[in-house]
Amino acid sequence: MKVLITDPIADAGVQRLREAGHEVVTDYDVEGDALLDAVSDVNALVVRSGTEVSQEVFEAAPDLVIVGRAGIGVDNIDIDAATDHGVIVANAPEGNVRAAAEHTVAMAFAAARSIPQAHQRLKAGEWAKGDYLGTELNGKTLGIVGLGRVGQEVAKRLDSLGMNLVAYDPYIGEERADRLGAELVEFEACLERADFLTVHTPLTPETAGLISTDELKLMGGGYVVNCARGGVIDEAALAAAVEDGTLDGAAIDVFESEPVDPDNPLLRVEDVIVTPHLGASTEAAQENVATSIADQVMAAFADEPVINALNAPSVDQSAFPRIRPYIDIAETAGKIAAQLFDDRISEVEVSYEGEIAEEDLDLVTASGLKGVFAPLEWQVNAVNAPNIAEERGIDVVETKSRQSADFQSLVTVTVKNDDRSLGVCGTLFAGDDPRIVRIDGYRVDAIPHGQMLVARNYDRPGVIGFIGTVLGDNDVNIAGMFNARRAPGDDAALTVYNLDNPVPEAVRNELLADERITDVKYITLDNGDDE
Ligand SMILES: NC(=O)C1=CN([C@@H]2O[C@H](COP(=O)(O)OP(=O)(O)OC[C@H]3O[C@@H](n4cnc5c(N)ncnc54)[C@H](O)[C@@H]3O)[C@@H](O)[C@H]2O)C=CC1
Ligand SMILES: O=C(O)C(=O)COP(=O)(O)O
Repeated sequence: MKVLITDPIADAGVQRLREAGHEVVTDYDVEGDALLDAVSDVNALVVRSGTEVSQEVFEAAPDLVIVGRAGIGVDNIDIDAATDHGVIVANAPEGNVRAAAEHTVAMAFAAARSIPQAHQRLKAGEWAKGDYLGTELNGKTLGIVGLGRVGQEVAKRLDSLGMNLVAYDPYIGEERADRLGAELVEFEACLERADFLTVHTPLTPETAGLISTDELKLMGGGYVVNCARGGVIDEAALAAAVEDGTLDGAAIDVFESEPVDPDNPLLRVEDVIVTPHLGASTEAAQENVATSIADQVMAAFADEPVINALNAPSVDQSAFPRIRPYIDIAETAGKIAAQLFDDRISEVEVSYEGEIAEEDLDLVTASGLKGVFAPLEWQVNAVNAPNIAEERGIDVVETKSRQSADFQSLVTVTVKNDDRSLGVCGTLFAGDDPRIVRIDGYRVDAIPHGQMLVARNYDRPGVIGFIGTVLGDNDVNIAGMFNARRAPGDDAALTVYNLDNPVPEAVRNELLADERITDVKYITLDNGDDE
């Protein structure tokens, strides 16, 4: 597989991919049309914050399986476009949290004691001791906007340095905040009470411009630290607030546009200190995120769960071996159901009976949908199948029952519309032997691989012999066959053939021409080019 890395990541991650035999190409300057060219044959793209992964990138990358973000923020990746194209987006949400928290603390101290300004003057030969009278963090109130992973680590560190903590985060429980010694307050109260304000939210439509002139006025002095994302705090408003004395200072690591424009107002205000997005830039953090992303890229290549996938059903890794066989069974059942149904589908129900019902089965359900849509869509997979269902107005229902009459575990994919429904059931026999055991209410025993012919016929003597002869005459070898009626005495029968060879259309027509045979469906299960 080919991996393109467009922002610098630690060698440990690159080596891990190379040692696994993948082709790894690094190009840190590529952008625009050159990026579109560069992704045309890649299977994975690894980025940090420096690459804009837009819809055009996904359109230009037909073989892309995963975009790995070696870090946390994914505001530079169009996740909706990724999902539409069936591409997994994964990040590394743990590896640089401490680095970001430490940088935040460092920036708060640096701003409070004017360290960069004093440093610069001393290096220029000026002993400006009398010009700097700093502020202690001890005893002051820290306002934290966004009490997630980084926010919490900042809270722990600055709590132990004697600060009082207030926090605003509408998505976090009071108990969690309590444990950190932080008082959860409303947004305005957080601003009003903060002597130091630090933001740790992602950049989203909701947080863009969250803090601007009016919000900064509520602080009435003090310092603002932003080591989260440029754009959460309005840059012009912040520069003006420090310049006109509304605030005492600010410390900024991240910018709305990076690399930052030399004309950015934040760069010209003396009491705004800046770093070029260095929050995650420690050796330990970079090694952590690079190896995490390399592992996830390889998991995606191997069709294994990608632990930090942001747009794919998540799976507990310890449960994966138990559900793995059912991923394929559900897909196959979905494929067979959709092709036999041959009609408009308005609902897909994926139901689980027996032991399997105890597991978290989002991925299996998505796989069942993938099977249903496989004959209809290009590049459909478990990532985009739920979206495709929604876009097409197809309801998806997942049901579970611990009881199973005949099998230890049974997965059924049923396709429906207002008039009728058709279900296909699969199970796993001892020794990891997958079987399709029911089709449209008929008990069968079919191997879910290769080529399959499903015939519906009137239950008359000689029909099976006739089908066998026609297939044989046309050099189609029957590997297995199962004939079923729903109940003894029924006139309608269904016959499933596992075949070693494809069945040409002319042969199918020959079978259909016999008045005892009412339907013939040929299904290929392995390579996706079903008819
Ligand atoms: N400067 C740097 O190099 C680094 C920057 N970051 C950035 O730090 C930020 C936080 O990262 P994590 O803590 O890992 O994310 P997280 O997802 O663990 O935490 C984010 C928190 O923000 C909260 N939140 C979301 N919308 C909010 C709103 N409107 N108001 C208040 N709170 C809101 C969420 O509930 C969550 O608790 C991200 O933007 C990330 O990109 C992370 C690492 C390094
Ligand atoms: O992980 C994050 O969200 C960061 O902001 C770090 O960004 P970077 O990997 O240094 O471009």
